[in-house]
Parts: sequence; structure tokens; C-alpha cells
Amino acid sequence: MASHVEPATPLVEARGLHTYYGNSHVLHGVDFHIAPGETLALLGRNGMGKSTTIRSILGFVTPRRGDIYIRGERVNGQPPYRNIRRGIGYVPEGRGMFPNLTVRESLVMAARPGVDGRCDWDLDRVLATFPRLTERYSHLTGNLSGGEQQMVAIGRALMTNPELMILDEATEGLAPLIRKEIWQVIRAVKDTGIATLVVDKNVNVLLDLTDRSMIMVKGQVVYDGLSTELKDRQDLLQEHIGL
Ligand SMILES: Nc1ncnc2c1ncn2[C@@H]1O[C@H](COP(=O)(O)OP(=O)(O)OP(=O)(O)O)[C@@H](O)[C@H]1O
Repeated sequence: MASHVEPATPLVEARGLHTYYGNSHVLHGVDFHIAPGETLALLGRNGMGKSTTIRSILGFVTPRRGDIYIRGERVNGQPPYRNIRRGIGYVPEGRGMFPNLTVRESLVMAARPGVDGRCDWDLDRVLATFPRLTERYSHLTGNLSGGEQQMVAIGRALMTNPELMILDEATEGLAPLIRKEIWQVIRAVKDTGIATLVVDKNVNVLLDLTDRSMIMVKGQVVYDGLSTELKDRQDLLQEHIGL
């Protein structure tokens, strides 16, 4: 008898998402999935719907049509805080700092065990990952540099012991050396087995870092495949990303 192996349930799956801002129809039937431990790049020019896809999945905007599942459970209409508690560490575009909290307060406030009770990431581990935050421990996050704020944002997400990290433009506007440091951390996070979804303008770094890539054009997915294969598709990269 032929053996049959069930594919693992995706960590997050979305089918046929249609999202609007008012009357403006932004997502046109987006299908999305990410497996446990997988690293996925979401690519596309500005305004193509990458952040809206993430915001729809997390519940910051409610799609008019389509279904969203987190670990197999349908979560349509659930508020973001509930979806995030299902094991998602979210580093939003713009970092979402509370400028009047110190580094310590920002990190400690986020601390909680993972959905399976895992406590791999705690304050000591985050500070060891970002030694610079130890030096800034008692500073208000509003007084930190952009790179340091980004480290707090990533550290805060790691303190929730996530199964999936979502990083939306995590290296935007950062100096090259700091950007390199952030990439090293994202790579290290990936190597611990946490699934990662990354949106970033540094497409060449993403193609090396990720297992799979999706390209979005005008609210639709026009490519979904292995990043190693996309690297050889200069035609697609040029047409849809302008590389
Ligand atoms: N809050 C909003 N209200 C109205 N329109 C919006 C809003 N947010 C985004 N849009 C529009 O929706 C479309 C998709 O934007 P989205 O931010 O998802 O794109 P993106 O691919 O993430 O690009 P970027 O890199 O510029 O953020 C764009 O046309 C944008 O102008």
C-alpha cells in the first residue's frame, strides 16, 4: 500500500483575500501560506499590497472576502492582539515604539511564554543578542537611534516566544552597518527554527536568506516559488521589482 504523508498544517494560511480601504479595492484574491520553520520573502514595488496582506492576516484590517487560518483555526474577524497571541511576533513598519517607555520596560512588558509553553527567549537572551541594548537599558526608547529602536522592536517580538516572526521593512532607513547587524539577527532567528516572513527593499539579501518568495503586483500574487529559482529569473525580477 502506498504510504501517504500529510503535509504539515501551515502556521498561517489565507485564501482568496479581498481587502478594501473605503472604496479602494487593494487586495484582489490573495492566497498565502507559511509552514512551521519556513522563511518567506514578500516582494513587490511600493504600494502593491504587501503590508496590507500582513495587516489583513493579523486583523488590523478586515478583508471583505476570504479566509484566514492560524495553525488550522479560522480567525476571520479576530482582533490583532488575539491573533498575535497565537504565536506571532510582529515587527511593524515604523517599529511601533512607545517613546516614553525605557528599553527594559518595552522588553519586559512583552514577555510571555510561547503557545506551547516555551520560554526560550527571555530578557537575558535578547540582551545577549543585542548587546547594544544592555548599554541603553534604562534609556527611553524615544531617545534611541533608529537602529537601536529596531533592535527593541525585534527584541520585543522575540520576548513573546513566537513561532512566526513578521518583519515589515525592518532595515528601512538604517545605516549599512546597523542593517547588516539586523540581517545577522534575522538569520540567527531563522536558524533557531522560528518561521519568518520578511518584507524589505533589499531583495538580493532576501533571496539569499529565504526559502520561498512571493511577488505581489497590484494586490495579486504573481509569483510564489523557491527563492533559489527566483534568483535565476532576471526577467521576473526586472519586470516586477525593477532589479
Ligand atoms: N490606511 C490606508 N488607507 C487608504 N489606502 C491605503 C492605506 N494603507 C495603504 N493604502 C493603499 O493600499 C495600497 C497598498 O498599500 P500597502 O502599504 O499594502 O503596499 P506595500 O506593498 O506594503 O507598499 P509599501 O512598501 O509602500 O508599504 C496602496 O495603494 C496604498 O496607497
